[in-house]
Amino acid sequence: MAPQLDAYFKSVDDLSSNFVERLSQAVAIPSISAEDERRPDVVKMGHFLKKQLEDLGAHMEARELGQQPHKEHLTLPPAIIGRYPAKKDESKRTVLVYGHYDVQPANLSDGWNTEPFKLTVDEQGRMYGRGSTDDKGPVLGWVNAIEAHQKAGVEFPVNLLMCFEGMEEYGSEGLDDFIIQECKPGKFFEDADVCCISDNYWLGTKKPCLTYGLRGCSYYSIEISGPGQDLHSGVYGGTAHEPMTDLVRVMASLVDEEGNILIPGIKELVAPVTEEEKEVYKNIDFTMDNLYESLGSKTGLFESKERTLMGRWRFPSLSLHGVEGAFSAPGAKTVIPAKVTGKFSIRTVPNMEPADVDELVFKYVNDVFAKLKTKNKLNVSLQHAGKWWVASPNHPNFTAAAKAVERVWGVKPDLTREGGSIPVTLTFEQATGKNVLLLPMGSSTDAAHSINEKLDKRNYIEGTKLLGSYLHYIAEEPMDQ
Ligand SMILES: NCC(=O)N[C@@H](Cc1c[nH]cn1)C(=O)O
Ligand SMILES: [Zn+2]
Ligand SMILES: [Zn+2]
Repeated sequence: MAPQLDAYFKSVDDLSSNFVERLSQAVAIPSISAEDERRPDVVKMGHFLKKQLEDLGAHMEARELGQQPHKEHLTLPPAIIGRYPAKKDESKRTVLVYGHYDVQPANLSDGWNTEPFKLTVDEQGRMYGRGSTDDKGPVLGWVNAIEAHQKAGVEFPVNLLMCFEGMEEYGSEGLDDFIIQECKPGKFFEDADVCCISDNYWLGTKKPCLTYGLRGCSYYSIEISGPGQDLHSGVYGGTAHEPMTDLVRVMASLVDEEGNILIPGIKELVAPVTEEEKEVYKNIDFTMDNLYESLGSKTGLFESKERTLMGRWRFPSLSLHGVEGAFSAPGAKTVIPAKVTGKFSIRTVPNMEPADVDELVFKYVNDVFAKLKTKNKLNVSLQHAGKWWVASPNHPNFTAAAKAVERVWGVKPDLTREGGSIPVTLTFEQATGKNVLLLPMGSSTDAAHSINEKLDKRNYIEGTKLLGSYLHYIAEEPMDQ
């Protein structure tokens, strides 16, 4: 395998400026799944990806997923699925890869130093742009790997099945049923031997990792309304129950300043931490400085790395995200908003069942609201939920990936869990019955979901080598599981 990989690596290096250009074209399409008016751009991005792969000879299909639940006027962006080589080679293993081509919202006015939808590369090779690390860079890594094999004249080692979606940042609407259907006998994904997802990050900036766990995410809205329209606070302040005042109290009652979730019963749903498990956190290559570097400040909740890692991977957390309908522009408008909707989410961990979490949340929010004795109206609802996932890293899928990491980066990877959520991971595991590996490309300082999101050029290029060499190692790894 060594000479083939050397030729492949040289090809990746030779094509590196084409790969940056490919990422630049992708970042220029503002495929924001959460903004209704950007839906045509999400669809455009899906077709861009399809065309890139068709140009390399892959068989590609854009599968419609129907209308968006709760927003039936919107058509969901298609699942872009494909197979490379176009005709299955029965003598080779089949690897199913997943990624997403939608991105989080971004505006220059949010505080970006550069235009978010223009890939801007600085002198250190940091490539800034929305979606660069989450998840356009990793998705294009698979495309690049195909191209580099072709240009190097190196035989592609596996059958690659691809599934790319355009709604991941909005709860993967419509995808679960699609995956379940397509994993059935005779369908597109039926013959997957293993699955691989590149959509998370290293713990720090130096050491690669392989990831075997994710937290789930249950996302809620609290709508409070009262007056028939927005009001003048000079005329009506002191005369009416104000929705914003009620909402602030309800939201403040959800979590304390130490990160403790204040909803009774939530803690009891969490699997107890074992003594054996505590050892795992000690051996992870992670420091508090890694945290401070990625936070951009020293505002961590805990002093120790072990407790910090557990806070991210092992325990639930509750975050307050924003308030729709509240006055948020600069200036000093003296308005009483008539209807406000607070948004928060709970990252869930084993053994929290989403339905149990919902029940506790709804009861608590209703109880807190009742105690306010306000005449306003409350409506608390779940926007979307995805379950946590924890798998065994003792599988040939992980062994092959570890060999690829050592070959490309010259170090053994850490085995990590992740605080974020990729709900379809569990769906792929259950629907295929196969092992799922998370193989990250970007690092802890990439600022996914934040301002100034970036992917280091080194991670993109070496990451492309990693994805390609993982396919070579998985092709050869003994596997009877
Ligand atoms: N790179 C994975 C990621 O960012 N996932 C999102 C998924 C999500 C959950 N609810 C809305 N989006 C995450 O926030 O973890
Ligand atoms: Zn992502
Ligand atoms: Zn994301």
